[in-house]
Amino acid sequence: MLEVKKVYKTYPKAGKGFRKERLSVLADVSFQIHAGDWAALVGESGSGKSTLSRLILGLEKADSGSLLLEGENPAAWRKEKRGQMSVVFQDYTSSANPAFQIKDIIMEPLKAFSRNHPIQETAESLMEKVGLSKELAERYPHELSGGQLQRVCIARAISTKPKFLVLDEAVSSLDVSVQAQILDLLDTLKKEMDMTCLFIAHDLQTVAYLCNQVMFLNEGKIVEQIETKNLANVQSAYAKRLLEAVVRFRVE
Ligand SMILES: Nc1ncnc2c1ncn2[C@@H]1O[C@H](COP(=O)(O)OP(=O)(O)OP(=O)(O)O)[C@@H](O)[C@H]1O
Repeated sequence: MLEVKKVYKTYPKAGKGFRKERLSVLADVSFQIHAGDWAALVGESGSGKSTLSRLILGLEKADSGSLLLEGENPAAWRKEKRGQMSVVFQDYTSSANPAFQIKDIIMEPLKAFSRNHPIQETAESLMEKVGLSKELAERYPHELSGGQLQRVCIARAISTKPKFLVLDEAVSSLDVSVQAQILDLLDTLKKEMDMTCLFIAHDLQTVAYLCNQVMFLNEGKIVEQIETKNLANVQSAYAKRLLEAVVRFRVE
């Protein structure tokens, strides 16, 4: 489904000067995600996760290397297969237009793509799918809790029945108990819908629950890629450190 090969990405370093230096953010990043996989990309803040997700979403270009979605560059793939890729971001507040009612936020992508696809789903059926009461349909974003609003963003993301879903720190800013509820919802959707997913997070614990493989990104490099069932056998010092943090947390 997704093949990332030898990707490098730099940004100009801040500051003045004639010969501006560049900051290396991704260096020689390669991995594959197969159709049906739920793959986790785990790394600390600043490791390059969001940069990589922008490249995968086709919002930015790599300096070198290739990113292919079903053999095509991501921007072309998205254009051709409108609605087949969806993303849920960490910041649910700015992801939802404050002037729109919840039902309109959820239906935004379907309306945008309705020239090609007749609309069969309704806001209410999507709300039901993500565990939201239909009484919230005519409310505005500021009238919902963080967990409810992230459910709205998930309903919007799945409305077009995407083939490829990117969850970019999608539960990171929620309370732990709400995180657990959203992970349960994603688990249900995973079983019901035929989707490939890239779940980006800084926290191994949240993604390991849902994903069948984990990639560890450290300082712009994938230091290890392993099936979740083999997590106990990670080899790299970085992955061991993240894993130990989870194990310690469970024991304490
Ligand atoms: N547009 C940009 N211009 C310059 N530098 C950038 C740009 N985007 C990201 N960076 C830098 O690239 C590095 C990686 O940032 P990125 O946001 O990809 O990391 P991250 O792993 O997603 O971190 P976080 O979890 O904190 O969001 C950081 O040092 C950041 O300052």
